[in-house]
Amino acid sequence: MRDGSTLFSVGIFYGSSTCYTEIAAEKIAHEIEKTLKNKDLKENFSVSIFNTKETPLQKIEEFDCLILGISTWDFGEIQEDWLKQWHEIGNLKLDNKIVSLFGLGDQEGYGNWFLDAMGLLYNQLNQFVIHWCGFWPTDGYNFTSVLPITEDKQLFVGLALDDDSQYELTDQRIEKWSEQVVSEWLDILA
Ligand SMILES: Cc1cc2nc3c(=O)[nH]c(=O)nc-3n(C[C@H](O)[C@H](O)[C@H](O)COP(=O)(O)O)c2cc1C
Repeated sequence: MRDGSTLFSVGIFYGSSTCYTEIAAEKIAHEIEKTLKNKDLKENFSVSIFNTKETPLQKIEEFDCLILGISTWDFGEIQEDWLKQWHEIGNLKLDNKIVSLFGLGDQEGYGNWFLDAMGLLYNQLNQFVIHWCGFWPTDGYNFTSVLPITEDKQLFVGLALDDDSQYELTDQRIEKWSEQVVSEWLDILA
């Protein structure tokens, strides 16, 4: 890390139509702060959270570490608040940002399009040089979409959450993923 007094900024940005992604974002903020506290690093990081409905996307340039949350709607479509600002993404300065994604979807109802918006966001951000963190195993999910996963199908490109079909797993997934993300940040920032 740069030195003991350096403050790293974490920005959590989400778009959410019926509050599921919003609630997940709040839980992630809580778990990230808990993990930082357990590692005695709370003073080295600031964690802020923003709804893309009311926040210009340009704001994401201000943060070292980004956690971006998006739900998928209407057979593989991007959540509406992200969609409204989608055209801005190419104009942002995001090279060298440390980015993790999380997505909300419904694998039982929309298995062919499960978490497609998270995959689309990943592809859109890959025009920049990004330090990706928070890839997540596909084990334990049942779906056929290809956009949110790596070529070998072993990993999602971010945390996969499904409050429609696997609500009972959400909290433990968030807890484990937040610990994973913090330890990946520390490796990159070392
Ligand atoms: C009409 C409708 C269409 C949906 N389409 C998809 C889809 O294509 N893929 C997917 O993974 N989930 C789909 N979902 C599930 C939502 O993504 C899921 O309920 C999510 O938790 C909503 O999050 P939000 O309230 O934060 O927007 C759909 C849900 C509804 C009601």
